[in-house]
Amino acid sequence: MVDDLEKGLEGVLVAESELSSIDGDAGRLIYRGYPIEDLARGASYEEVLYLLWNGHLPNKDELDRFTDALADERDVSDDVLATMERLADAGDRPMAALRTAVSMFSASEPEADADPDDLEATLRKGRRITAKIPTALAAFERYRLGESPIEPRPDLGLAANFLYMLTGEQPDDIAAETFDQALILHADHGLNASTFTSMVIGSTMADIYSAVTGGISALSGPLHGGANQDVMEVLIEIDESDLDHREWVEQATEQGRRIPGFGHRVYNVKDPRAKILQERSEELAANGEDKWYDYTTTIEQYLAEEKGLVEKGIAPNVDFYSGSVYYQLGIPIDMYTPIFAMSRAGGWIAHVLEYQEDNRLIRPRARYTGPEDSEFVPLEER
Ligand SMILES: CC(=O)SCCNC(=O)CCNC(=O)[C@H](O)C(C)(C)COP(=O)(O)OP(=O)(O)OC[C@H]1O[C@@H](n2cnc3c(N)ncnc32)[C@H](O)[C@@H]1OP(=O)(O)O
Ligand SMILES: O=C([O-])CC(=O)C(=O)O
Repeated sequence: MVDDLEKGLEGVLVAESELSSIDGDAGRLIYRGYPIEDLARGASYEEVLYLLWNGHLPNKDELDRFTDALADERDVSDDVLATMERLADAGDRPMAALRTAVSMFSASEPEADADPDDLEATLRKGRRITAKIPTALAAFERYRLGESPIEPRPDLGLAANFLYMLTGEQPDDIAAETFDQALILHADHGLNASTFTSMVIGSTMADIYSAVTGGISALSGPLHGGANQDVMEVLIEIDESDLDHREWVEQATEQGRRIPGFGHRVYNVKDPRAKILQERSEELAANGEDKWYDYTTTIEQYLAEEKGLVEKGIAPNVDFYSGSVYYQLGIPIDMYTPIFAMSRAGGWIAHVLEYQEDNRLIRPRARYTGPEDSEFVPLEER
């Protein structure tokens, strides 16, 4: 038994994985050996899902069959739609609605009785979850706008179809490609908090619906996926402030505010995904409003130069530039974290399956620091 206490499990090895690897000093991320830059520029989200779930990049035939199989599973039940409507009417948040939707998907699972050890069945269930998440999320947004949900279009890829179901309009190529790229960038990232949560659930041989629901719950927090929404809220706060954006960031840091989208447990340098998203944000700014790009680059420059955060290893993470990209694509701010979940579900499912191939219940210990010899006193005598 090891008695060293590693708070937050920092640096603790708990599993082997072939899925993704991060070099936090070099700012390098690979999925199954492929640099994230190559996948983001050359592949589609469906290809990346196939890679994560099947171990190799698909050829054309494999990709066509996989894409069709995913598109065939996009419909969600009337019960899920009715629940999305009720939650939208009640003013619930889309991340909470998504958590509920994924939990409900299991009610219409055709292989619900499959043996927990049947990992092929688990993969098919995972494919159904991944296909249905965009439909449930888009339906929630439509209900919130007082509109009817839009049926998925099987001829569109997962990214373009989501934007179509959100707005009712087929996205242009720039929007579809940018969004697809964002999904690729968020698909997997080692044993981050939400992936580890899914793995802990999967290690009990609970079903994949439970594992993905748990992943969504862990991702929702502001220290994890919730930061992308917080970044955009900060940018809007800057925009509405009487202060110039440089003055705003000076004042915020003087007040000791932590800027969301900065810092990472693994990276000591700028996240490679932030670099790609920054390029997208700059391109969108060149064809639209440039103030969001200006605000983000000013914050980054100020924190690096004046506060010396870069020397301390605190640099922009994936959440820092994604917010302004989604904003420029016209996506509502509280959908950013659910979109992260839409993509990361692929990684959660891949990790659960990989772990279950050689499963061992995950069960760490806490160092007990409470009293040893408390004397029990009956209720009526206390
Ligand atoms: C998809 C993702 O999950 S990426 C992360 C998304 N989350 C955010 O962007 C929220 C803002 N960032 C943070 O809160 C943190 O950087 C985390 C939670 C991501 C990582 O935290 P940890 O590895 O636990 O580091 P911890 O919170 O202990 O911070 C270490 C040091 O860096 C500082 N620091 C960390 N993040 C920031 C930040 N955003 N701004 C200013 N200082 C920071 C801390 O104050 C601390 O300094 P100290 O040692 O002088 O006290
Ligand atoms: O890896 C982490 O700790 C956070 C995460 O999920 C990511 O950066 O994508």
